Amino acid sequence: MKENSFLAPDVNLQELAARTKNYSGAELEGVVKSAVSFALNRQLSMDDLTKPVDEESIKVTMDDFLNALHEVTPAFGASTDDLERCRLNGMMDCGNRHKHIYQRAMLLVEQVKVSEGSPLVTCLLEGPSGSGKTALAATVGIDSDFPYVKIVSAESMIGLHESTKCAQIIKVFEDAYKSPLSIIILDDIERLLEYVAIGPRFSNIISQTLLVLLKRLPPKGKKLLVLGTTSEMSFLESVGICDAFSVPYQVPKLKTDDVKKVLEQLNVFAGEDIDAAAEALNDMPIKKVYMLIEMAAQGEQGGAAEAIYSGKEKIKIAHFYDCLQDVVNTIECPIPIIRVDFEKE
Ligand SMILES: Nc1ncnc2c1ncn2[C@@H]1O[C@H](COP(=O)(O)OP(=O)(O)OP(=O)(O)O)[C@@H](O)[C@H]1O
Repeated sequence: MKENSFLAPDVNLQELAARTKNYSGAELEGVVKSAVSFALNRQLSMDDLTKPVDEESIKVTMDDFLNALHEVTPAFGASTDDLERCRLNGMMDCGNRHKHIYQRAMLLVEQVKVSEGSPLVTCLLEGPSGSGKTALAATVGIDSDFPYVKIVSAESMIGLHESTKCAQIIKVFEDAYKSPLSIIILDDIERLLEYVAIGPRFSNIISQTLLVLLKRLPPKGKKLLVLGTTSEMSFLESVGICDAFSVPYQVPKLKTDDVKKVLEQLNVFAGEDIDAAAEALNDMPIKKVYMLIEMAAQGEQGGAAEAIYSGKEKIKIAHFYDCLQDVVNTIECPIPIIRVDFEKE
């Protein structure tokens, strides 16, 4: 393409090569074809589709290739886009307890990589909802640089029948067995098991499948790290899945010191307000901290977010307390339960 001058000067082949790690030959062909169709599309006039296309002026640009990479993803390799979606806010320093779990998980990555005696290592991250378990697991997956990292989550299997879900989970493990080093993240295991507290109910088929897969050793020469996340530890204990994981870590809510670190990094409060805001956010999961900051950053009249995130303005502490009050009130006032007395009727 370069020799025939179909490539725009901004196409950086080195960068494309780096971004197409784990693509097979057929998938690379797909990327090129898709990039060409993006370039061709630019030449078409939607007002007059019969207008001839000037073939000589078609140039495939770097943007076309980047769009094509979004369309054609490799069957193998780390699904980096899926993993990055689990940490849309990036990864902030959330204090020593979070850092400790990350370091321990990275040690497990190292163990899987070098130790001949541990072809299968399983680790469970448990903790309250929104405490950052998925983001942590995704970060370990990205930082491991393993050739195969996949996340199995209920959201990617929504509406599917139990047996189809099982087949998909088995497929992810079978694919992992083909790669020398793999990580599988089983996100929100209770959701994968269709757990409902009322009843309680769950899918026995998926539970049995996971139990077998969590104990099955990969073929010779292949190594696998399974990272599970859950906020329903007692349920997992009762179905025996908890025991199938060799190392459990508890991902905690943030304490005042941890929140202070996050607020300092966000730089949205005036220096003298940080301590008070951190104190008010004590014992909250990171997800709720972010949500509150986002709410407060809109300002009383709305539209203040840009100025606040660019550092031109700071969040007013009084408005922040108002937002906090709203959220705390919602949590503390449960939906009223209306009792219907049938006997009286
Ligand atoms: N260290 C971090 N820095 C910045 N944002 C974070 C961090 N950890 C988590 N988050 C953000 O907090 C939110 C909740 O995180 P996450 O989904 O990982 O929690 P969770 O414990 O898995 O929750 P659930 O149990 O409900 O699935 C996400 O939007 C994520 O991007």
